[in-house]
Amino acid sequence: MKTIGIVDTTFARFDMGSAAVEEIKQHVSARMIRITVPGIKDLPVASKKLIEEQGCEIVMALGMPGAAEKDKMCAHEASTGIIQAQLMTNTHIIEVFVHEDEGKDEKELAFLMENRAREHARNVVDLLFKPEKLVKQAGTGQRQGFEDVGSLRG
Ligand SMILES: Cc1nc2c(=O)[nH]c(=O)nc-2n(C[C@H](O)[C@H](O)[C@H](O)CO)c1C
Repeated sequence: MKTIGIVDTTFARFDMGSAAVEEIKQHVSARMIRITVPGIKDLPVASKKLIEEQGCEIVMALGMPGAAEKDKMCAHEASTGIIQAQLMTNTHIIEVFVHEDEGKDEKELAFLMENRAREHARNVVDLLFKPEKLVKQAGTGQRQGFEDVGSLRG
């Protein structure tokens, strides 16, 4: 059985980890290992440990950068760490960030956090179990959370 790692944060204002776990369960039977860390800068090492110590074949790293300038800096640092962890382990870590200022109000933010977590969970399922499905979607302007923007070829 394949193993998927899920790491999320207490800083986020929506339980993105649960949404991802629920979505994956609807599509495949996989072992899931879930960890929650305080914030996004803690995601890289938690993801790396899930891969190296718990045998996860792919990891979802979910978090919410805040709206302040220092949070955006934090998000950039966290992203860089996640990329580094992917290269060190040769394993996908799908970063699922929703910036707090992406939603025009709290309702839209919650909608976005749930939908992006769920849509990326489906990407994770496809990457691990049916990568050919993603090849079929190449260049189709997929977006996670809000509406897809579509292909330039119509
Ligand atoms: C400034 C800051 N901003 C965020 C943020 O926007 N989102 C988030 O999830 N976490 C933030 N943190 C916390 C750090 O990511 C980390 O949890 C602490 O520095 C402890 O390692 C910090 C310190």
